[in-house]
Formats: sequence, structure tokens, C-alpha cells
Amino acid sequence: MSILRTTSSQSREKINTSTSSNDGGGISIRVEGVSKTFISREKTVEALRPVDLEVEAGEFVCFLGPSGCGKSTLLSIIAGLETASSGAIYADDKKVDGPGTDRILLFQEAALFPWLDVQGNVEFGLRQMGIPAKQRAETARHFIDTVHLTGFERSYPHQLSGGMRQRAAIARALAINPAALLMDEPFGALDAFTRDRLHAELESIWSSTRKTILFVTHNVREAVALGDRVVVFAPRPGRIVRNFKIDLPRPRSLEDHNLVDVASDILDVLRSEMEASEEEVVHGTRH
Ligand SMILES: Nc1ncnc2c1ncn2[C@@H]1O[C@H](COP(=O)(O)OP(=O)(O)OP(=O)(O)O)[C@@H](O)[C@H]1O
Repeated sequence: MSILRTTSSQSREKINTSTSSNDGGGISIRVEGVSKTFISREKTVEALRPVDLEVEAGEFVCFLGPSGCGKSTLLSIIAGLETASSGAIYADDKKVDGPGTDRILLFQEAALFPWLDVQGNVEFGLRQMGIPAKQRAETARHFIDTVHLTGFERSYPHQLSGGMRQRAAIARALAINPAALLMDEPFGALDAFTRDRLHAELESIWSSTRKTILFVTHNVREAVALGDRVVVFAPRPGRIVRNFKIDLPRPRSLEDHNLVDVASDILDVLRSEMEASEEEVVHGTRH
């Protein structure tokens, strides 16, 4: 079923709000020479050296690296929430010049509205788009079910566990049918058991919708468990140092010995990049 939505530029375009399992699909994302330097009165931080990256429509790509290597900065630039100091982002070959409902950013702390219940939160974006009440409720119910929150429609965020709040945030994002989910350490605050379950649920949502997913994490095994590809970042200054294609069969288990081996290879690369960065800080040797 298709409906009309009004975008910020007041143009009207068709989006698919079908409740079938394959609705919409992903977009390609191209990062061309994107860099970011934060300049303030006190100091200048080169958060990201020029990076290039091509993400295919429907690809699941993990950004992996230690704290401060520019992963979140790049994700925010792709989301259109931060401007690049140089370079450009293209979503399906269209230059990104601000946020859009085709690219939704999700954070570690599910940013739900505390005064709305789960149903209200999931319906929020649809209301903004002018979707009629009945259809809004139907679409919200579908996505609440997708994330296994049926029965909690009338619960408020403070009545939910961290994992449930994150599920509600994912349902809210999915409801507006973005072509790309940009996830910034979405499961970083969760216990290992809940994280495992959400990995499986996210993988299942991804394989049925084929949305493009960019997923930021510090956790090597998490990156290998989820990604078609792991893009490794290094700090000082933030930059992309390696791309690893992950060919392990899905669904993947964090304990699988092949996964553990791949994670350990990636960890070795990360460690040597960290050591090289530290050496540069001491000797000023990196160019
Ligand atoms: N708004 C800002 N103003 C100034 N510096 C910033 C700003 N945002 C980020 N930075 C700096 O840019 C660098 C990269 O930060 P960023 O948050 O992108 O890293 P990250 O790899 O996502 O780290 P983490 O995993 O800890 O979130 C850091 O040195 C950080 O201090």
C-alpha cells in the first residue's frame, strides 16, 4: 500500500508503508573526501581526515574503532546533522545537504519522548507526515510487533527496560520507512544477553527489509557478528584504515570459533594502528 507524505521541501512523494516484510529496501551511500575539523576558541580538533567510502544499497556496514576516532562524527555527517569541513555525501547519488527521512539516526540512549507511550512514540513520525489516524495506528502496531513489544503499547519509556526502549526506538525509526538506519552504538548500554537478542532481531529485520545499515561500535565481535563489512577507524586524527569483508554465514553466533578468529585478526590490525598512532604522537612520524 502506498501513501503520500510531505517532505520538508513540501514536495510530495510516494512511500511504501506496506506491512509486508519487504518494504522499501535500502539506498547506496557514497562518502567522498569527507573530513571534519572542529574549531573553537580554545582548540582545533581534526576529528576526521578525508575519508572515502562506498556503501551498497542494502549493505550492513559496521564502523569499528576506539573512542575518539571519528565514527560518530562521520555518521552524523551522513545523517546530515553535522556539516563536513570538506567533501560530500551522496545518498543514492543525490547530494546530502541536511537530515532526511531516508536516513534515520539511532543513539545508544533511545531518544524516546517521555510523555508519549510506546504507541505514541512509534506513531510520532507518521503524525508529522500527516498520515491519517487509523493508518498510523495500524503501521505502528505492525512495527511494535516486529520488535516484539506487543502488549507494551500503552507503556511509557520509564516503564520499559533499556532493551525495550531501544526496541521502541527501532520501531519508531522503521515506521517512517527510512532507506538507511544509522545506528550509533545502539546496544552499547545493554547487558550481554539483551544485546545478543537484539543482534538477532536486528539481523532478522535487516534481512527482511534490506535497508542499508551503518552501525557504530567499539566491540569487535559485535561488528563481525553483524556486518557484511567492517570498516576499521584509527584515532589521532580519525581516519579509515581498513575494510574487512565478512563472509561468515548468517545467522552468526558471537561464540562461533570462525567469528572469534576473524575478530581476533581485526583486533590485531586495530592494535597495530593504535600503536602507530601513539608512536606518531611521541615522534611525529605519521604523514
Ligand atoms: N562538537 C564537537 N566539538 C569539538 N570536538 C568534537 C565534537 N564532536 C566530536 N569532537 C571530537 O572529535 C573527535 C572524534 O569524535 P567522535 O565522537 O566522532 O569519535 P568516536 O569514534 O565516535 O568516539 P566514541 O566511540 O567515543 O563515541 C574526538 O576527539 C572528539 O573529542
